[in-house]
Formats: sequence, structure tokens, C-alpha cells
Amino acid sequence: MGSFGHGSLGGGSHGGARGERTPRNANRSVSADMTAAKPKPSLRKVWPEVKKLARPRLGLITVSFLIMIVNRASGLVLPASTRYLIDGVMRQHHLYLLPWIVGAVLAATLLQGVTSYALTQMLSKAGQRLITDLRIQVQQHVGRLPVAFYDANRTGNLVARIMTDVEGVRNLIGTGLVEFVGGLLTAIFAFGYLLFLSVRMTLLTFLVMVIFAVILGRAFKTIRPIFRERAKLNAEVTGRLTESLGGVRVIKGYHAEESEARVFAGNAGRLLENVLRTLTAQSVMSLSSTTVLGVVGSLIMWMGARQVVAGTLTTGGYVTYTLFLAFMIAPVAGLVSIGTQITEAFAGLDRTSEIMGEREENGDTRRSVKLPVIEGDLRFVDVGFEYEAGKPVLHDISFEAKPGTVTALVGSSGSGKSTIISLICAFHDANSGAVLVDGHDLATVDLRTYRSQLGVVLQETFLFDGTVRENILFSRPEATEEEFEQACRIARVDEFVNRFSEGYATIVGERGVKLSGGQRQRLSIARAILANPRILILDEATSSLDSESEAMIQHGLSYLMQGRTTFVIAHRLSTIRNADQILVVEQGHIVERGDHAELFALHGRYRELYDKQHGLETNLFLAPGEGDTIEEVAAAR
Ligand SMILES: Nc1ncnc2c1ncn2[C@@H]1O[C@H](COP(=O)(O)OP(=O)(O)OP(=O)(O)O)[C@@H](O)[C@H]1O
Repeated sequence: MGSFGHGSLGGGSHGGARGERTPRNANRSVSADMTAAKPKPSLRKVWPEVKKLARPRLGLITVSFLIMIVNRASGLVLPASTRYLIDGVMRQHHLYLLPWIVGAVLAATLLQGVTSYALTQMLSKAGQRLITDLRIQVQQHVGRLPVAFYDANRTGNLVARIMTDVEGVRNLIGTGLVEFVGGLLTAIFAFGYLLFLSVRMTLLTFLVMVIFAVILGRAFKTIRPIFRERAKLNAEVTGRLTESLGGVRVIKGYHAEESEARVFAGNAGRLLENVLRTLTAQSVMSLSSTTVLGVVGSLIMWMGARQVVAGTLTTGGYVTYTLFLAFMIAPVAGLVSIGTQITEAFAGLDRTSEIMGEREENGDTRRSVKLPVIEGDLRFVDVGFEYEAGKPVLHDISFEAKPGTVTALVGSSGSGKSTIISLICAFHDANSGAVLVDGHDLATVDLRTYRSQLGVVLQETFLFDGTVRENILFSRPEATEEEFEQACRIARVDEFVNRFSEGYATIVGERGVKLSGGQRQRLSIARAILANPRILILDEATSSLDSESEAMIQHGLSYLMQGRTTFVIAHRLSTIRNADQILVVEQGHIVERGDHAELFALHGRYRELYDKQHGLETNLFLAPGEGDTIEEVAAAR
């Protein structure tokens, strides 16, 4: 049971923690698993995203470009000066030129160094800041997505979305961009100068380069989908790994380490295959660029030497030409690796924009009703609900829970109890009928104003690997020390915490592994007491805690329930007996309703469940008051 998420959220604006169940198909309104194959990213598709990112940084980008022009132009002074050095100084003995040439080269090199430094400082840092901004944005957005989205997407996948996918933009705004545009600029400068030195040789070289560019374009086309697949694979591998590391107790309990290792090895192998494919493509590219270099080099040698002999080109002109050619070709060849990086960046950006396009649960324009402090009157009016189209889970559910009353939901497994609770938490919207809170349709309510009045205590307590104090204050960080201590006292957290040497500063371990089940429960009750919700959801533990813990929890719970509209997925007989109304749910219908005495006398489904459970419970060590026989209870009524 308890499949509406395992978070124990004591109020606050949190939308619900990720449950640990296997993902089932999502609500229709939410996209299916985002790892599903999507068309490849294209510049046109991600361009709006690139523009959005670049706009606030236009000043920085413009200044960087100006610096880049200076940087690249100064880099060409050295090769350009060779011609004057050979022809003027060495051959014609114009020694007076030498200091000028050397001075110019020194100054240009210095300028190049300083501008390179400035560029890296400005752009790399801007790139890293951008990554952080994006991560924060994506995380916030993901936090505001509906529960159905989480059901359809694996946790590890979402982690990859937030942490890895955005990293690629560094290559767009940061160093990748500098190298790409810088390389292009150098190539253009060099091309102009080459034309000036020899039109024929340059045009021929250009032709070879164009052919190379076409090949390169083709290669990129093949390589891009492989990169996209890599991101997907990576997310899958991380996803599975996160799950199996989190479920280590079950894995060890079933001695499934080896099969997990096999799954991981298989996944890692698929990842390797993908990387190898891109490496093959990359090596083909670098092979072709080396070939181009060789072809062009021989061509220049052939034609240049003949021109020098014929007297149409000076020796200095020839040497300078060769140097410039290298300056033109090197960046073009470098574009190969930068191109790969930029392709990766596009793939990442595409995935980021996809997730940012998911509608937030509070994003519906209908959600405009801001709730004041509510009474806690909750009504279901002919509510129908289905997770998947055509497979209704709830049918015509109608009931009212008056402020301050306790409503217990009972029924067999899979009957729809958790789904009713999910609708109360507004994790899903009703497909037909309405859920009303103090008369307001929950589908029109601003979720922040509603959820802050909702408290949830689940059997699977959701704890962070922080201190006891942090975990309790999670529901209301601004609570005073007095309020905090009072909540701990009522929930009897103080009793066990005082025995810890670190007290409230004790670290609870991931998911609270360093606490016992009963201690975790008490902690989550303190959290809910602190949140002071108007509506309280309790998902009772099925496993019996020892009677002492049980009694302690019961004490906290009965305090917690006072004056709040409470919904319990009930397993404890005491809770069921004391509930103001019991709804018996079967196959998505409420088949019986009433209090314990009425339903008990009815001899229907409730009586059947009750007898069965009571039979079970009498075989257990029970909490005080829980072992009464049916006759006693009936007589007491
Ligand atoms: N996210 C989901 N996607 C699709 N179907 C779902 C989803 N969650 C629940 N269901 C289906 O809805 C039905 C009702 O499930 P629900 O969890 O509400 O039952 P339950 O009464 O709380 O059961 P239990 O006591 O075992 O937790 C079941 O048939 C279940 O398979």
C-alpha cells in the first residue's frame, strides 16, 4: 500500500517526494518517459534557446569578439613578418628593418598572450556561471512538475538532466565558442593574405578544402544521433545505478549483487559501444584532415617551387605562404573537435529545453484561487479518475470529510485508497466530478496555498541524510526553538534523542538508516506537528512495531489528529474503530460507509475485512487496547 509517494512532507510547498515504486505509465497529460527516442537536435530547433541564453550576455559576447579579433590578428604578425625577414633583411641586406620586425613580433606576441588570458578568464567563467544558472533553473522547474511526471521518469534520468545535460553549454558560451569563432576568424584572415600572395594556388587549395568540408558535414550528420544516444544511455546507466545503490538492502537480502553487476556491466558495455562508434567517426575525420593537409602541402610545394623558379614568387613569399596555409588549415582541422563539442552542447540543450517545456503542476491558468487558512472541509463529488486513458481507477466517488473529523479508508490492495489520497493531495486532478476544499474546486486552487496546509505522515518515512533537527525543521524551517522542542516532546522524539551523545545534531544517515522504524515514525510525526496542517494524511504502517513504540507513536498521532481533518489509510484496529467515518473502497467504488458500529452490524465487506484482520492481529503482540475481542468491542458500542 501507500503507493502515492513515500515522502513524509509535513506541509510546506513541496510537491511530494519521489516514490520508490517501479514507474508506471504516467497520467495522460504528462509526457511519457523522456528517454524515449526523439528526433535529432538541429540548430534551428535549439536556436531560440541559444538566443535566450546569449541575450543577457550580449555585452560580454561583443567585447569578447572584439578582443578575439585583436588576438587572432596579432597571432598572424609572426608568419606575416617572415616574408620581410627573408626577402628584405636576409636577401637584400636591409638590416635597418630587423629591429622593427623583431619589435613588431614581440609586441604582437605579448598582445596575443594578454588577450588570450582575458578571453579565457571572461568566457570560461561566464560559461561556468551559465551552467550553474541553468542547473538551478532546471532543478526548480523539475521540482514544480506534477507527480505523474516523476512516475514516468527515473530519478537517475532526472539527475542527469539537471547535472550533466546543461554542461554542454560551456562549449557554446565558453571556450568552445572562442575556439570556433577564433579559428574561423584566423582562417578568414589567412585566406585573404594567401589570395594576396598567390591567387591561383589559393583557389586550388580552397577547392580541396571545400571537398573536405563536405565530407566533414556528412560525418557530423552521422555522429550527432550517436551523441544524443550517449546522453540517453548515460542517463539510463546512472538511473539504474542510483536505484540499485538505494536498494542495497533488498539486493543483498536476495543475494542479487551478481545479477546487478551483470546489469551494470551490460549497460556500461552499451555505453562503451557508443563511445567507440563516435571515436571511429572521429578518427576517420582526423585521418581525412591529415590527408587534406598532405594533399594541400604537396600541391603548394609543386606550384610554389615552380613559381619561385619562374620569378613570380619570392622565396620569402613562398615561406610566408606555407606558414599562412598552416594558419588557415589548422583551425579548420580544429573545428572537427570543436564541432563535436558544439554538437554535444546542442544535444544537451535540446534535452534541457524539452524538460523546461514540461508544464508545471501549478502552471495551469485555472489555478488562480488563493486559499486563506482553511477550515478543512473536504468533499468528493462524483469523482472519476484514470491514470491511463480507458482504464478507470475510481468511479463516482462522493463523500464529505467535515473539519476536524477522521476518515478511514479501508479496502483490499489495489482498490484505489492511495489514489483517493493522491487526489486529496492534488498530485492528480479528477477526470470527472470535483474535489472541493471549503467549497473551492481543488483543480482551480493555487497549489502553494493549499499544500502549505497539508501534512503527510507516511509509513515509509522520508528522511534526508542530515541531522535530526534538520529533518524535523524541514516542514517549517522558520519555527522557533520553543515550537521545535514542543513538537519533539509531543512526538516523544526527545526521549530517544537525549540518549544520543550528539542530541539533535545526530546525523540520521541516508533515508534515516541509523534510526529504528519507530524512531523514524516519531520524527516524521514531530515534523507534521511543527507544520501544523489543517488537513492531515496518515498512511499507517502495516508492520507492527513493538507495543512500546506503538504506544509512543499512538500518543503523538492522537495529538496530531486533534482538530484537523484527517484521512487515514488505516490498518490499526484502534484507528478504524475511532474514525468518524469509514469508507470501504473496492475496485474504485465506495461500497460501504459509516462508523465502525454501523459497518460492523452490517455484516458486509467491512465485517469480512475486519474479521480477517482481527484474526491476524490476535496472533500478534499487540499494543494496549488492540487485542480486544470482537464481542467486547461490539458490547462496548
Ligand atoms: N501511477 C499509476 N499509474 C497507473 N496506474 C496506477 C498508478 N498508481 C496506481 N495505479 C493503479 O490504480 C489502482 C489503484 O491503486 P491504489 O494505489 O490507489 O490502490 P490501493 O488501494 O492504495 O492499494 P494498496 O493498499 O495495495 O496500496 C491499481 O490498479 C493500480 O495498479
